[in-house]
Amino acid sequence: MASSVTAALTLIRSPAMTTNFPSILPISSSVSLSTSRPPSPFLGLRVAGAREATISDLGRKSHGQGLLVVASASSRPFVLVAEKLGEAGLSLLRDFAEVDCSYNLSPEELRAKVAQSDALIVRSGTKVTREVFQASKGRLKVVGRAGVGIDNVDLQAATENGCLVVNAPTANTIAAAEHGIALLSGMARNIAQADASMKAGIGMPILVYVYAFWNLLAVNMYAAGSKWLRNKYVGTSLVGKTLAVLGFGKVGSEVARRAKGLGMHVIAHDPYTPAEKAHALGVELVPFDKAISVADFISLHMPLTPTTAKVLNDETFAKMKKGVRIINVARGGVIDEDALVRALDNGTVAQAALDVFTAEPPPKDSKLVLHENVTVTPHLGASTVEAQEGVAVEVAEAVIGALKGELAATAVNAPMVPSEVISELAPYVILAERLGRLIVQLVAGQSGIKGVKVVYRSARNPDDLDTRILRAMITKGIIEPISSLFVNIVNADYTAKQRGLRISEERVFVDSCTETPLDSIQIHLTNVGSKFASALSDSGDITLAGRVKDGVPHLTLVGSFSIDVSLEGNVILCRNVDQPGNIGKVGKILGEENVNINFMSVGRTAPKELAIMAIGVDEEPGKGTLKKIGEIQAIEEFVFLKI
Ligand SMILES: NC(=O)c1ccc[n+]([C@@H]2O[C@H](COP(=O)([O-])OP(=O)(O)OC[C@H]3O[C@@H](n4cnc5c(N)ncnc54)[C@H](O)[C@@H]3O)[C@@H](O)[C@H]2O)c1
Ligand SMILES: O=C(O)[C@H](O)COP(=O)(O)O
Repeated sequence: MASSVTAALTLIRSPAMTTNFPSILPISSSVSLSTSRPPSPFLGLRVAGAREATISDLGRKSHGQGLLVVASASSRPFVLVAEKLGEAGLSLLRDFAEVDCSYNLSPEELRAKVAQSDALIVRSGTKVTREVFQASKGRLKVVGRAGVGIDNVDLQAATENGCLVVNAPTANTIAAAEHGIALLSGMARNIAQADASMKAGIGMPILVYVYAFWNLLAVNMYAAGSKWLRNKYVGTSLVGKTLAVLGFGKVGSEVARRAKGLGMHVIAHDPYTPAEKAHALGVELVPFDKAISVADFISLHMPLTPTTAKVLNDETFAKMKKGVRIINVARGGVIDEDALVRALDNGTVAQAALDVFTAEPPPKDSKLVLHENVTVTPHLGASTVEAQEGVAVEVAEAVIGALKGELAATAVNAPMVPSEVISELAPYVILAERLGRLIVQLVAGQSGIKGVKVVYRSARNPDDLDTRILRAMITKGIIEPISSLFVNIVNADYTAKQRGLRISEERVFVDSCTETPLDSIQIHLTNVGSKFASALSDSGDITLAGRVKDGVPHLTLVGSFSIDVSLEGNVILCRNVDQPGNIGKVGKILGEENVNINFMSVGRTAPKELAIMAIGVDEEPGKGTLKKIGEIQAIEEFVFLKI
């Protein structure tokens, strides 16, 4: 259903802004947000008559200051395309701007060119570093990534330099899924190895030469090459085999759909996706350990996050069926590559087919790449003609839109918030995102996240409290840590809907001070399991609440336990028997690893009964340190949560 809202926007001039290209926006403009065309990369956010705006920093993946700019009628902007881009996208760009396609630039050449460019378009092969933004001296207004991952763009530097970053998150999904299936089938039938052996045995140049002039000898050489290895390359069938898809998002679900068509039994692990989405495709969602231990094939489709980094490692390979086969078209970092080599050498893993690597390109002497049971491709998942045309159009539209002053739904570092609203809500906006980030890390089990209920406690009249920004930030906090998506104010509701996340809001009047907009925000994840059972409230929901104290967000409720810990760093939650000495023991373990405690709070049911200890820490404790905390006798469960 179409919806439209209007809000006032106060625009601030950024020091990074140059005046050679767009001119300056008026201080107050009318912004209208229409969601009537959801699949479009632009959801219709336009700044009427606008010339320049500052985008506020609203969270971790949105790194702060960014600019909205508008092309002046007289000058055509300059767009540098640094990696090959589909013709359809180039054509759109050329209609609007001067386009310079310069590929394989050295870092120095790139730095020289961006100083003359209003926009830069790249794929994953160009490192857009802080030095690049600095070299542009504020001229660069938008970086377009023709694809999903923005690992190669320094987002923090982009934001600090007032540069918007947009990507193309959907157009290469099918290509990646097809590549996954190609690798799976090719690996099962040893296509790459067999092909290489035939060519190596014959010696192609000789064959061509001799074949042309001496046909009979060529045939003899062919046989004598003895690389007609019909016995060596006996494959394995796919039908009836179990494929475990790890990460049931856009690509993973398309891989599952195709594997079902090949007659495979498909299971999946994804703690955050609604179970119904998997069931609709006839796929069962299972716990991680089950997925990896029963699978004949494991295909990886999760984003690279702190939780998924090296998720396949010595420990997890040891749990797999002997002879399992691994496919990775996600990100190299989700596999511990040294551990994979060991698992291949000891036969735990029969074969692997990899499109992505921890370092790209991988070192020339990489044992993994050279392993005879490994098939590799140079990050080709998105490389089909169709996908490249698709991402080219998607990114070109977003870049042109940004240069015109529109905010793309695919903006990666730019949730835009009216500044008079943000000035009052700023700490609550941070609280909302942090509560979202914390609560999603508590999820476990197979049901996935479906319902999110947000309760705002406020003394204000409901008309005086616009919760759209808070809702968007909660959505951002929940979705970004677990997906390849970036959420901004424009796409938040749409993104939540796409992921099957239903967000309901409730306002509760509290008789407190109307000076502050909110007394507290409480978030419930309904019908979902938790890896920290104490986070489940009496209603069975994972529940967290927080409030702002002296401008600083605090976590004040976990499940049914009242606590109070400032949300300025990471948090360790422990449930323990309430007895003397626990705080000291945990503090000592953290101190030994030089992890600084910035806040500590205990919430308990009754003296000497169960308690929750919440510890705010500045650094991230190592695995060994967390293990030692878990081994303290009085501690019944604990969890480490990253802000
Ligand atoms: N090789 C290529 O050329 C290519 C092309 C496109 C995408 N990709 C990569 O593929 C990956 C998936 O992309 P997508 O578009 O499907 O992303 P997506 O965000 O749509 O899906 C990712 C899924 O992983 C799930 N997930 C998150 N943490 C998890 C965990 N710990 N365990 C299990 N599941 C978890 C999420 O809930 C989500 O459903 C990304 O890393 C992306 O960069 C690679
Ligand atoms: O993140 C992506 O979109 C894929 O990994 C593809 O990257 P590429 O555009 O460099 O092929």
